[in-house]
Amino acid sequence: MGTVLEAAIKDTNGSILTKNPTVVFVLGGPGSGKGTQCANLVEHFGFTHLSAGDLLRAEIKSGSENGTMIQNMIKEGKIVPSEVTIKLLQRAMQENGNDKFLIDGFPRNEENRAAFEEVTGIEPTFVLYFDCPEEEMERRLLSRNQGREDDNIETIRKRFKVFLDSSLPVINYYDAKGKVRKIDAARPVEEVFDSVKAIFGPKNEKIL
Ligand SMILES: Nc1ncnc2c1ncn2[C@@H]1O[C@H](COP(=O)(O)OP(=O)(O)OP(=O)(O)O)[C@@H](O)[C@H]1O
Ligand SMILES: O=c1ccn([C@@H]2O[C@H](COP(=O)(O)O)[C@@H](O)[C@H]2O)c(=O)[nH]1
Ligand SMILES: [Mg+2]
Repeated sequence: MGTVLEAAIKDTNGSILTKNPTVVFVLGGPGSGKGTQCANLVEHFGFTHLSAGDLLRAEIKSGSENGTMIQNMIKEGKIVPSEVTIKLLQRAMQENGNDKFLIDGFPRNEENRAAFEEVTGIEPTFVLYFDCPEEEMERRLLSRNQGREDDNIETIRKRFKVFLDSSLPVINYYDAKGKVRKIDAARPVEEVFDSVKAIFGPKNEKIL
């Protein structure tokens, strides 16, 4: 029989910091509103928001040895190797101390998903999926104005393709396990958040 992995956040020596943390994966296409809605959830429900993309961008700025590789992958809309992203997520969880995390924009492919589960033993409580048409996501990304190197039409088209080819299968995997909570993300921010609140609200206190 295989070993059953304990779901836990561990320090670098392998000692357990937090057993069975609550983890919600927040997925959806580029520009579907993941970061916007996570900021609302942090305020209302006390989660810690970890955006994998933000962690990777911070790693570039830090001058890390992986910085140039990450920057090139992001410019091309490609998915950074799992071990790099997982290390950043683990470090952020270790340093934070909370036991409730929104992991935004990860896992992005099947290999990300399997590697995270294997390394941490953590399975998401559920997956919040922001469903939005490409035309609306494209409009939002082109007017985001945050100086992101990947918010140009050429890279945006590549990101859409990677989402369809590699990330949607992850959502389908969790859907088959009954874990996906799908939200119509094409509506105004407040309306989207009303639907999000209905998922995270009092009725769901037990699972959160
Ligand atoms: N419901 C909405 N209606 C209109 N604009 C929105 C909505 N939600 C977010 N936006 C805007 O769209 C842009 C993208 O939103 P956000 O950064 O939250 O998306 P994201 O899913 O995190 O994108 P990425 O995957 O590129 O990080 C932002 O400028 C944000 O203000
Ligand atoms: O798990 C991840 C998350 C992100 N990336 C790379 O970063 C960019 C931007 O991600 P956002 O979620 O839109 O901030 C993405 O296109 C990938 O290149 C990644 O490789 N792995
Ligand atoms: Mg984002």
